[in-house]
Amino acid sequence: MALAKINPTETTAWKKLNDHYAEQKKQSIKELFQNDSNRAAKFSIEWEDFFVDYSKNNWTQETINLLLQLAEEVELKNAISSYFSGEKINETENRAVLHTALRSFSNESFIVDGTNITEDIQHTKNKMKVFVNEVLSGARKGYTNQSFTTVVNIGIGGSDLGPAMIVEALQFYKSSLQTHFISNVDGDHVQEILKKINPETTLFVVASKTFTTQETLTNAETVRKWFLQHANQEDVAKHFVAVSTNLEKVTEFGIAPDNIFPMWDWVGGRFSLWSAVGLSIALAVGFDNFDKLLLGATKMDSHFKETSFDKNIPVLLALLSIWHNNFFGAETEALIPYTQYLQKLAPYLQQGIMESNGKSIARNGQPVNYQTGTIVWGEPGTNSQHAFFQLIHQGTKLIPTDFIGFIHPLYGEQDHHNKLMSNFFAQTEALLMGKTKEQVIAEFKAQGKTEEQVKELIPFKVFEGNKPTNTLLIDKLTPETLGALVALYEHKIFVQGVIWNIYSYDQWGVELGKQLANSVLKDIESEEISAHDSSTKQLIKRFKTK
Ligand SMILES: O=P(O)(O)OC[C@H]1O[C@](O)(CO)[C@@H](O)[C@@H]1O
Repeated sequence: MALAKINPTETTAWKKLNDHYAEQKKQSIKELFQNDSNRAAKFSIEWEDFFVDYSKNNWTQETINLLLQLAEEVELKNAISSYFSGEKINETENRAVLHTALRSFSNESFIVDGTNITEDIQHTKNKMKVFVNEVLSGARKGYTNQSFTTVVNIGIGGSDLGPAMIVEALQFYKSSLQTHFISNVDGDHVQEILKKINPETTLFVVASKTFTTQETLTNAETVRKWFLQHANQEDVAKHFVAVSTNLEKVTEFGIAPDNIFPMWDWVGGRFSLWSAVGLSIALAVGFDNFDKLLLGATKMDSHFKETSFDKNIPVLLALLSIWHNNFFGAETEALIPYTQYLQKLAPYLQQGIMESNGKSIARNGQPVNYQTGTIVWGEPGTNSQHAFFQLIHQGTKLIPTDFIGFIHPLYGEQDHHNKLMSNFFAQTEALLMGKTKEQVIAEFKAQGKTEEQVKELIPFKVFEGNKPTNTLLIDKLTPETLGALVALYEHKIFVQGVIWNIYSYDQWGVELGKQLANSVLKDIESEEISAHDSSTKQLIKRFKTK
């Protein structure tokens, strides 16, 4: 069944939510806590190793009920069945969206266009496993008969961000291989990476779903040329492998058919780390850990599919985000992991969230008359506290923030971890409670400030509080919990796309820039400059002549 085409603002729930918002905004989150001593327990969910507390937000059970009614009116349940059963919910590209099948450990078969993709998935996973084990055991060797020490992933967007984020996050579980990522078509960066590696012991994974992406092909070509300064043409087969749907183009590039790991049209680039695009992950942390990552994700899939919406973590977080975005008018959301390991989570989710839901055309082809896709950003705490938290605490913008933290550190550095996590808890409390005028005065008095000084400084020292946060407190950063965390956000994206009545799985907006870059490249490399606006023409001219 195709996704329903329902304008959310025309539902009964939306109208009720508008009225409810007018009342709800008069209350502060602090007051909600004062009025209900049981609020924290009521508005939190324990699931596996996750504890999700969404109580520090300006919503009540009535809000949740209305949002659940909205989910019902836009037929979210049917949409979830369509998503998991492989219907072509990416309608503008006529494709299924089945990254969830890649991590399924059940015996269920998935059929796409008459093909049983379960067998393809299993076959590719086995191929990855054999390959990874051969590399890690040293059975597979480079052209000078040495074992591999290094992997370089060459890809961009979904063929880079997922693997780069997971490899960084799971460093603790690292195999013997060093991993590097080349994504930008910035030759200086390519050279910086090449300086660090040894051609005799480096394996190159060229990951590109389409194998037509300018950046990846240029980078792969440059790397191959560099490699051939040290080795012979026939050695390429030992050192270059590819992950792609485009077998023809990969073969044209010169990669041996045996070294191609397939992927499929029904996997979106930004959801592809679970496919063979995860080869760099499996090499970096071992195949078993890669499998555990998939296991964590599939557990979250089951939770999402099977749990009633009022206890469903991705559904509730998506509804809350709609509440903030469409009623409170919040423009952005921050993601603050309290672990340095997750420093690439925000850039990774920026693609997932903003490429998916950055759309302004509804599923009926008409422009939407409401806000869609949130802007997400973030950096690990506590660093971010010393960078942009001032604006979250006392700025003019409302920034709902997800705090992600872990109960146990990985190296047992308990003193550090207590300090790290005390900041984690303290920030959400400070954002909620703020600091009143009375508290400021009492503090000043204790410091022996004069009446005059106190009067002048009060406005600057008062914190309004009332800033919404979610807390995701997870037992420990493991491949499994990380898989579940990523899947949680993937499903949040899905739910929001369904409610906003947009297509979340295409990305036509990226195409125009790619086309224009090709035409500008021609102008740069030829005598003439073709028609452009006068500003662009002036800039290209300066670039060519200076
Ligand atoms: O894997 P490919 O085909 O090289 O594409 C890379 C990326 O380019 C995009 O199409 C646009 O940024 C992404 O969706 C995709 O992940």
